[in-house]
Amino acid sequence: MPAISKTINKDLKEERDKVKFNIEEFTNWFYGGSEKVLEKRKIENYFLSDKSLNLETDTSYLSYKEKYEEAIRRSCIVYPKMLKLHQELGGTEEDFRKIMDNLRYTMSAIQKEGNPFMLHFGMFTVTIMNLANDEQLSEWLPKCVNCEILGTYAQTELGHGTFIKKLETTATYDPKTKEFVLNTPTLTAYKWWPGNLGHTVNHAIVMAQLYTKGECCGIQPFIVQIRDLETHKPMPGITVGDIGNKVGFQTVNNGFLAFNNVRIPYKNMLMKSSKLSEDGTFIKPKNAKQNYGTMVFVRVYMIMDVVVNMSRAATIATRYSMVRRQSPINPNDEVEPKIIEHMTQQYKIFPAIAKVIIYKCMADNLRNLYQQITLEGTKGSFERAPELHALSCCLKAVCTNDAAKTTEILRLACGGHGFLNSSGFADNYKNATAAQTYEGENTVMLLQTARFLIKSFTKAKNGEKLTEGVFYLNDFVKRNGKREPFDDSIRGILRAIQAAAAGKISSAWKHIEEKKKFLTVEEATNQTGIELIRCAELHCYVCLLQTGIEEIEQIIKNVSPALREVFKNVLELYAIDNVLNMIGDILQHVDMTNADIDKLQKRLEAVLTFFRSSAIGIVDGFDLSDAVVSSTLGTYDGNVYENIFEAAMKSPLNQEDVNKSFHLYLKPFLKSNL
Ligand SMILES: CC/C=C\C/C=C\C/C=C\C/C=C\C/C=C\C/C=C\CCC(=O)SCCNC(=O)CCNC(=O)[C@H](O)C(C)(C)COP(=O)(O)OP(=O)(O)OC[C@H]1O[C@@H](n2cnc3c(N)ncnc32)[C@H](O)[C@@H]1OP(=O)(O)O
Ligand SMILES: Cc1cc2nc3c(=O)[nH]c(=O)nc-3n(C[C@H](O)[C@H](O)[C@H](O)COP(=O)(O)OP(=O)(O)OC[C@H]3O[C@@H](n4cnc5c(N)ncnc54)[C@H](O)[C@@H]3O)c2cc1C
Repeated sequence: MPAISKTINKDLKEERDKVKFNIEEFTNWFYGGSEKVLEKRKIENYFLSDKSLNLETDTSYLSYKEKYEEAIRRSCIVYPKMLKLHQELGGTEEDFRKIMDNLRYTMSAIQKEGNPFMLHFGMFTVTIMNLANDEQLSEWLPKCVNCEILGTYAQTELGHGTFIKKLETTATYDPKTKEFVLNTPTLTAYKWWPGNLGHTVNHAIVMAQLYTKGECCGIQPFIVQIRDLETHKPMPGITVGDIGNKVGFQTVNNGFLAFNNVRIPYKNMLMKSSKLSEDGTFIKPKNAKQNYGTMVFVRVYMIMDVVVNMSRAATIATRYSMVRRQSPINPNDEVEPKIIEHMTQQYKIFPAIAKVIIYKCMADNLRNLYQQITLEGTKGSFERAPELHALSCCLKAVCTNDAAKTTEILRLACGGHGFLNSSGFADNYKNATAAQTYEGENTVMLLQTARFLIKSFTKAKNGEKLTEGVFYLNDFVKRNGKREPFDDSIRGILRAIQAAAAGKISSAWKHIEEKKKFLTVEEATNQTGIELIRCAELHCYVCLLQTGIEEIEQIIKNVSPALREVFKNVLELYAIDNVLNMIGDILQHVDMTNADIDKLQKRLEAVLTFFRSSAIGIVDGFDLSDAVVSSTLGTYDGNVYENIFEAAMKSPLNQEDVNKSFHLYLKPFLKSNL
């Protein structure tokens, strides 16, 4: 075995010495101030320093069952610590959020293949907070917050996930006993997919069709106990289990659930939104979409998860590319260059770094918007709910699609070693790709946004008032569809993308109108689906760039000159990479010449060169500990080859010289060929 030295790799040190800005200043911005950075480090250390977590164990070699058991063991260390910390911090909702925000990073070190308790706070508790009336809140919230019970969110069924109006589970009100009777009438009505459901939780929010007085009143949320609190056996009438191996998320324990005349008390239907009187009279809510609130919440928070996911992948690829040397650029060069010297390598990695920063700006903004609009809802005003729904849908889709695509690009940037499980890309990719489907399949999400855009365009044409995020449609209508001249300033690039988005929305609108002459509006919309998806994506790019510009204009007023340059270049790279990637859409609606495109290409090359000396500072500034990065290729010290070697030594096959399969199969086979 070679001697393994663990000093900082000299190539990486050299890169760090070239960084011109203060990395800690960047970190302070990234986490919202120096106090928050200290708090983050303290919280992370509080969890990760716990030796009983055994984070050194490479869980990827465990069996499916062992992985689950280890994940539960770890969660049963993390959650009591979390509850203790929550009390120590002050026990408020804000303190809870603080811990959750930091755990988002920390958990990627502890539960690489998914958290078997994630649905408890992420959806079960959130649904109770959003949809329980005061009495129900005081009964259930303390039990949730103290983890006296564990719950999940059981909505999707074997036959339906997207079109929730057609879910088949029934909850029939029996006014004589003041109970609901839950049933699973068909195989396709089995709840299928809910996380943590298989063998972990003992309660679930069950979304079921409410029947009362012989009528169906649509999907409503019910709290159902599914396992005995003492024995953990399924409650009478309940069938529950694990749905089996998946592409990823192996330790999330996604499950199935069926009901056979399961009776639950009247008080277990969550009644903040829809209500049922004890005699069985249904009272419709002011806003029928309130019951979908938990999904909106999760979609909003998922953008933060994308930031965590992409910052990990970008950190790994950047550090590796500054340590790995290969392929001289001039054939006679004696020393091989760091692979980051190859321009195409910079193009794989640096736009990903810029995106982390822009998505972070967007995630923070979206969360603020969610809080404002939720507050308005509690006061009975739902005017801005469609705007939030439309924005969260397209961002969920575009950002999770991009996280999956970017992780794959960054894995490829690490060549053969990127394909090692120990590189960390596989877990990143599997988590990113799961997010493309859960919480609303991405095509479906884009079509929801497109629906809002088409309605907004009709309003713009009729001179009606628009919501702020789509004001750019007014400009397009005022221009009467005339092509926008191209201006290559950053705001000019934004106007070009707005023109492309508005132009695409206008075409889709026109095509729906044409098709409506022969088809129903729904059929016409379906036939225009491909264009509609692009409308939603382009609109999302508008929102991201606009937010990036507005945020960075503010940031640069408050940071040192060196960091100001970094942010300006982040915006330059993000904007130029974006516009070059959608040149086809731009050319349809903007007067852009070949010379303009050549100029943009040159600016792309120039800004990549700027990034060459800043990239390591930025990824170090993401402040991800080695445990969170969890990669042989991405450790802070850059000792890539030593890490790869050590990880290989952990392979179970390397624990013995000769494996028994030699005696059982190989030897007889070889002998038979003599
Ligand atoms: C104490 C705790 C405090 C803090 C906790 C802190 C941190 C927690 C951290 C983070 C959470 C992060 C992670 C959570 C953990 C786990 C997540 C893991 C797994 C995910 C689980 C799931 O997947 S759950 C299941 C999700 N399912 C879906 O998403 C289904 C997708 N389908 C739909 O959403 C809808 O059916 C639909 C939108 C596709 C269609 O719905 P419907 O048929 O009813 O609508 P129509 O098409 O007829 O449209 C009618 C109009 O309503 C509008 N609409 C639709 N939805 C909404 C909405 N949500 N809000 C507002 N408006 C909506 C629609 O646009 C139509 O409008 P029109 O005006 O055009 O008619
Ligand atoms: C890892 C993971 C975790 C999950 N966790 C949970 C959970 O905790 N709780 C829970 O209740 N559910 C959960 N789910 C289920 C998840 O929310 C659904 O699978 C998801 O919403 C997609 O629905 P579907 O499976 O019905 O897909 P489908 O709708 O069947 O999608 C199949 C295809 O049909 C297309 N399609 C469907 N409808 C339309 C349309 N209107 N227009 C155009 N194309 C359409 C889609 O684009 C897709 O290409 C989870 C799923 C996964 C993968």
